[in-house]
Amino acid sequence: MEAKLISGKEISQKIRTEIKEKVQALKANGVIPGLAVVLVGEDPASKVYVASKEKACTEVGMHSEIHRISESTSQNELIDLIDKLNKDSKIHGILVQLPLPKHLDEKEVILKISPEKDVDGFHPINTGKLLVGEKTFEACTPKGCMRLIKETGIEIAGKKAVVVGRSNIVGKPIALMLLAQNATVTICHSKTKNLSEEIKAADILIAAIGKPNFITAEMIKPGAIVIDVGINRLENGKLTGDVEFEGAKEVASFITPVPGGVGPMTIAMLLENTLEAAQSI
Ligand SMILES: Nc1nc2c(c(=O)[nH]1)N[C@@H](CN(C=O)c1ccc(C(=O)N[C@@H](CCC(=O)O)C(=O)O)cc1)CN2
Repeated sequence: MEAKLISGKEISQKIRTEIKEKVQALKANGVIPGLAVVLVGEDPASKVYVASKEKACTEVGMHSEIHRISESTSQNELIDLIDKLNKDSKIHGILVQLPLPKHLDEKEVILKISPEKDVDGFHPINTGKLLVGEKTFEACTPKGCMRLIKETGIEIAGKKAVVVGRSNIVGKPIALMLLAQNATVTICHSKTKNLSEEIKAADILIAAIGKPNFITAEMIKPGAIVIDVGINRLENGKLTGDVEFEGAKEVASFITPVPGGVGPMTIAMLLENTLEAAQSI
């Protein structure tokens, strides 16, 4: 039987409508949630994502500021801007669009964002809280993946979850989130032996490798939930995930598409985190 599609596009739209109502309620109490996005340089994909974030904020009635700064900005200039935003009472959430140009130290920049305004959930204080199971800002992409899994109605506890990819932004945090829901979690990476066997054991498969169509139908356990985090642009301009969708949908029970799966959830979760930041003042 063909897998059911988990549409991030539809689910994120529902979430955005709910957020819009909550923003209105907050505004009635005199608080306008505000997000500042810092974009350094001219990376074309980053420009598109930042524009989507601005549009999403405006649509739900949030205050949004985009700080577009030159590719040649120094580390100190960038940190000065973050200091200013940390002190700005109109701003409840700050994010620095990644990746940064090579000459900038990403880790130091993230450390300078006030943890209370770190709506990306990348600050070590917030990732540390996630590790020990304290409430915190959770990184938007893995948080969005968890919401998509929840939409299937399938119980996570006791399932074998396999995360392919160990990035700080997706692989590691989603492994912790799945563990917090009592899944048995395996993280696979470039040095994993018998990768195909590990993947085949997954009841819940998270593909976050960054390699187009890397995971094919025969690698997937029949009935698995497949969450494809990959967003790969092919030479023909088309977007594709890390999972070979057409084959995988014949084997999985639920599957996310690319585009229209995890991507739109990243933006919805950013709005949710910004709303929470504003609600907590
Ligand atoms: N500071 C951050 N930087 C980056 C993050 C992040 O969460 N915080 N994540 C990614 C990029 N990203 C958001 O910033 C992002 C990626 C993709 C999408 C999305 O909606 N994708 C669409 C397709 C869009 C297209 O046509 O290119 C989809 O999948 O349907 C939203 C946000 C790296 N940087």
